[in-house]
Amino acid sequence: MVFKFLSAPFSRDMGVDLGTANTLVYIKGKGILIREPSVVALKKDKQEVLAVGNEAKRMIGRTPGNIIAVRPMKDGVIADFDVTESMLRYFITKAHKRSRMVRPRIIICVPSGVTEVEKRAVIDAAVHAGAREAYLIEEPMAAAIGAGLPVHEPTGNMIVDIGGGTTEVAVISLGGIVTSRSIRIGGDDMDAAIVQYVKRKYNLMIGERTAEEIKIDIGAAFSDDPEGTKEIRGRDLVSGLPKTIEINGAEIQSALEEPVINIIDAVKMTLEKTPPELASDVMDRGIILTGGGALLQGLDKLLIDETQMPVHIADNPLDCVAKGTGMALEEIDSLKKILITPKKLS
Ligand SMILES: Nc1ncnc2c1ncn2[C@@H]1O[C@H](COP(=O)(O)OP(=O)(O)OP(=O)(O)O)[C@@H](O)[C@H]1O
Repeated sequence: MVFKFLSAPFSRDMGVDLGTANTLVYIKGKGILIREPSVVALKKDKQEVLAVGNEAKRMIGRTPGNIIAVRPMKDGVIADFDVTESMLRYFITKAHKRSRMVRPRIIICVPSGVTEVEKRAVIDAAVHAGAREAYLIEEPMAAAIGAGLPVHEPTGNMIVDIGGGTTEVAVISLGGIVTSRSIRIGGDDMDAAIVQYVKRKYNLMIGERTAEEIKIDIGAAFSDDPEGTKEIRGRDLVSGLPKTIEINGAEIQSALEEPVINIIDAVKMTLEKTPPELASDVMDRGIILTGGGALLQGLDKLLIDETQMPVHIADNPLDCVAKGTGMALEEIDSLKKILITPKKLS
């Protein structure tokens, strides 16, 4: 008689950049297979998930009364546990071609400033969503690995990862974070600053998607001659009716001043705390920018001016964290020192 052993279908280990704005999934041996907004559309009463990712993002600000579009991550951490779990389950299933029987090992990145409770919440969400084992990696470390920095060498590497909800600044040497600063300010705060500016100056209410488009199209952190104008549509707060106005680059530059200054200050404070030998390495090698916020026009030039250090934007800055998480995944056994395991959490 021949016995057949039933086993779960082949599960590939996954690295997940569970971001405030976007979630990227790296599958071992294949690379980044999923890049979707961290958005979930739900039925308001039944809490039934209707759509996740790209499809759900299209619904933001456009849902009828009984549907809500939620961003379950805020400031780099879980704001809504159940919705994050549903979102992770969707991405795990999607990455495994919709097979629900998979139980992969997962590495997820978290901002370096999060609490033990917040770290535990991410591990729990991954396990509830179907992970066999879940590990965490600190976001600046993943960003540095993904940007190709020699993190294991005895030399100072400075990374500034500007995401949607957080900005992580870290100096890394010999496989560890020597000094770091994590602030809960990122691209979302830039969008919010634009919403506020347009409301104050023009009495016009615009949505966060419109604000993000303005930032990407004509926003700048620094420019001697900000150019570009953009027509935007919103709701006139006086008449209550839709209205179109034209806005220019100089206005958006001034609207973005506060979040941009906060980011620059975080970099300066980290440099001040950096041991001199490592600071001198950073001076030689430059500060490396990753994350979507690195693409804000003129931010690199402003940082050069303010720190007097060379500054470089990494290749594909939006992918660095996911790529670094994936590279850690390929060497999961040798990198256990860098990874945060459930046992390491108190
Ligand atoms: N060209 C651009 N100019 C300015 N900002 C941009 C540009 N492209 C993307 N962004 C911004 O980058 C942010 C998303 O970056 P990223 O995907 O690295 O963040 P995240 O990983 O989701 O967030 P976090 O790391 O905070 O959890 C968004 O705020 C987006 O508006």
